[in-house]
Amino acid sequence: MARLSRQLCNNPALAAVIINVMAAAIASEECGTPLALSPVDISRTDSGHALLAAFRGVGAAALVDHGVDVDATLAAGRALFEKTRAATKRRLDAKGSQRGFLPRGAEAGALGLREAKEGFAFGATGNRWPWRTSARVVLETAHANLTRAARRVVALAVAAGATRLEDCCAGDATEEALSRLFAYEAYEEGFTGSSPHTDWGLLTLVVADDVAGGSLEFDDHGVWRKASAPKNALIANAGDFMALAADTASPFHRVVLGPEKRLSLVFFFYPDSKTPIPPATESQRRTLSLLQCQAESCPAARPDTFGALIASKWREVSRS
Ligand SMILES: O=C(O)CCC(=O)C(=O)O
Ligand SMILES: [Fe+2]
Repeated sequence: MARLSRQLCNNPALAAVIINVMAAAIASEECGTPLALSPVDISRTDSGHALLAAFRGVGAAALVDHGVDVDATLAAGRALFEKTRAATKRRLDAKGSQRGFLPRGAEAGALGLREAKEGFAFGATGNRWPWRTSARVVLETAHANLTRAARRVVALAVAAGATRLEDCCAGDATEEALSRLFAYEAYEEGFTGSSPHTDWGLLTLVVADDVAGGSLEFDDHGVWRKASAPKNALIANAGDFMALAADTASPFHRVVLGPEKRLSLVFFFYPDSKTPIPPATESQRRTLSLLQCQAESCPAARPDTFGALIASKWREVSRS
């Protein structure tokens, strides 16, 4: 260090270059400090206010005591991708539906970005499991427990004052809830993990092997910061519908590719499909992915119920 200081003293031009490079790096989006999400224990009946505060602040929280077996779920997810043969994955291709395998490159949230991951989508019914997989029971149990956790979060938010969510989910919300497993590849030039976006639904719960600080990043006023949560927590994002119905944020986020492969199970909880899209402010119209066109062009008239709108959103992000 002393030797370096002496060299820099003798070479002020070099010192100036180093200072400028460091200032640029600090100002650049790569240098944000991690964003520690507030831990919220959803087994407590008084946690609604903390949840709503987190959703109205950064738009996300770290759920603890949530009833999901994180390690077993991730191990089953890994086994599903590793033990299923390529031919079986092709046979069970989701082909634009939300049941089955999503091949690498099948979708991208932003035009011009390529996402290096494969996926598998499933829900409460209509699933297309590769026969003979023992991962199935573990994953179906995870989906049921995630549905329970999401309903608990909504009930806590309603009790804390988000009363417009009261009637969101008494119809087909449980059947519409969607789990998507993602196997992200390690970093490769020219690819990303998940394009920057906001989530369309009411609530997203992320189970991942790196929630303590990894590849999921939130946009904090123009700076990308790695989300961090206690190990085994679920990362809960308020989605666009929650932003519209309960005045929360809906965080702009992305997944970058890291030095290691990554596995996540991303659970989407939606309102009942017949729920009308609530009115949006000008700023929500500009920022929420649900209200943006994510394809080269979209019809001017957009569906006005949630189920019909996201059916058209899936077509917008399909790239195959
Ligand atoms: O894999 C993840 O951690 C999150 C992916 C994501 O943001 C999404 O699928 O909406
Ligand atoms: Fe997302």
